[in-house]
Amino acid sequence: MQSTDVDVIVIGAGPAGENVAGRVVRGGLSCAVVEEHLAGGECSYYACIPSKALLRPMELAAEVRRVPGLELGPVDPAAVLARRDEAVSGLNDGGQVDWIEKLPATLLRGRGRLAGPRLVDVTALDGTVTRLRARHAVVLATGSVPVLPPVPGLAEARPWLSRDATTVRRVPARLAVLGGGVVACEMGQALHALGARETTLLVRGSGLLGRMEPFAGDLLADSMRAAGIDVRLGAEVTRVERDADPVVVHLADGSAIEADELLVATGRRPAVDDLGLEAVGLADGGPVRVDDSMRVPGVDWLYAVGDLNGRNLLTHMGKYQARVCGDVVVARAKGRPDDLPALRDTSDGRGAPQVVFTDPQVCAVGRTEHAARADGFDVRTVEYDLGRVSGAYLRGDGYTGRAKAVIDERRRVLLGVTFAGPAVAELLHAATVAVTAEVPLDTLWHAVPAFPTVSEIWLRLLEEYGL
Ligand SMILES: Cc1cc2nc3c(=O)[nH]c(=O)nc-3n(C[C@H](O)[C@H](O)[C@H](O)COP(=O)(O)OP(=O)(O)OC[C@H]3O[C@@H](n4cnc5c(N)ncnc54)[C@H](O)[C@@H]3O)c2cc1C
Ligand SMILES: NC(=O)c1ccc[n+]([C@@H]2O[C@H](COP(=O)([O-])OP(=O)(O)OC[C@H]3O[C@@H](n4cnc5c(N)ncnc54)[C@H](O)[C@@H]3O)[C@@H](O)[C@H]2O)c1
Repeated sequence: MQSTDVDVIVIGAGPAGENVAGRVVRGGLSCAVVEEHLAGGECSYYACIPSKALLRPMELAAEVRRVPGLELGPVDPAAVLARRDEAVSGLNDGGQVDWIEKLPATLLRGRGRLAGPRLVDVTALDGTVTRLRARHAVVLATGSVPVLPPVPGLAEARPWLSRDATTVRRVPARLAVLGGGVVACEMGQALHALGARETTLLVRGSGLLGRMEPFAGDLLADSMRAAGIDVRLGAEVTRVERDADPVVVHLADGSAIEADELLVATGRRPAVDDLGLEAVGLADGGPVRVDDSMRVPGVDWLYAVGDLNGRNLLTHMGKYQARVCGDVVVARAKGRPDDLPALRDTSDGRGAPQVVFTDPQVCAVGRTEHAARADGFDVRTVEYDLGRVSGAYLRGDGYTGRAKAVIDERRRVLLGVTFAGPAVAELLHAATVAVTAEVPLDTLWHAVPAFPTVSEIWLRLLEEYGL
């Protein structure tokens, strides 16, 4: 068997893996990246990019409807799908391959598998196996795959998973969606706006976006219902049938829903199948747990970044972990201090920033009230109606939204902030800075928001607090 030595091997060229390669090469190490499908990963071709391309027309149409004097024509699904195709480069990864090769790093097409300490076997499409040996580190960045719940008949009913929704060519007229999380809400709304006239969301829990502040899910459910989406909370699917078309979804209350397609969006699990974890003494199954330097405890040459480690299933957090990991690997390889503040992941545990690109948008950073209380903080919260902020009112008639800040009363700093409303995504980074830097509220008071912007919400929240 051919064998090649290299400083660092990265398995998986998604956003996390690519960024590890970028950092280790910048630090003077050689790197081989192993990718079995498309360089750029789930995010570039099947997840973040196409979903946001599909959602943008819906967002813009909602904005236009709120401003008198503008004419809104009918949505042209073919043009929207064409722009989506352009955004994913027609599923061609040439640009990302160029980027990797220019680092320079070596890209190996094939499936990577741990074969022993510092050893990775790469099986190419034609079955040829190449053995790689890492002088310093192996970094696992294989991402995650969707979960299919064990509902009788579901697997046989050929349900759609997130990739089917983001690569859609023909929008089904009747769409059922199982789940009430981020994928269900984003893709349910996007497909409804593109022509899925009968869209039904089947949500097991008592609200949408269960990990966020409940008011955000409530506002989103109101908006979906106003747009004609049937949002069913507390819905338990007992059985799914599909002999030919349509698919029939049976619920515990005895009712049934007919749909042309059923999208299942019930979470994701780490992509650990056949990764060879057992070859290095690790249990095969759950997320690959890491310490804050992204190293797998007990295996000093092995690291895991991105969705695979289960910390936060978000592109920007995977890339952040990749920067930490790459720099740690370089520091350790060169015998430099590896415990500087920039070389530790301190952001994942605090509540990662996240934007849900629905109408209204929902975004949050840090702890929810529930999480802050569970963590034992002396919590006080303040809330404010975003529609009462002049900058929001000027964006359009009937602007509806809300903001909530969670405060550590003992230290008078922000623990978390949530916004729900049209175009709130760009408010999030200010919140992220305030939460991350633990800016005292008395200092934040002097960060004066410009008039008339939606950012005046900061002033209103602080006034509500009593400043
Ligand atoms: C519909 C949808 C929308 C999303 N939207 C957003 C969003 O707006 N913002 C956001 O922050 N996050 C979003 N996410 C989450 C985001 O896509 C992931 O967090 C991100 O892609 C994780 O990056 P990663 O590099 O860890 O893994 P991935 O992007 O999954 O990349 C892993 C790569 O590893 C390769 N691979 C796997 N196993 C092997 C192997 N054994 N050998 C070789 N190669 C292998 C895969 O082919 C893949 O290219 C979304 C997810 C979904 C499903
Ligand atoms: N804009 C973004 O940042 C964005 C967009 C899409 C996806 N993502 C990431 O992708 C990940 C996966 O998204 P997702 O929506 O699949 O997962 P999720 O964890 O956000 O939501 C899963 C949903 O499925 C429900 N569910 C779970 N098991 C079920 C079952 N057996 N029966 C019925 N319902 C069940 C849950 O109650 C929840 O409502 C998320 O963690 C998210 O971080 C991010």
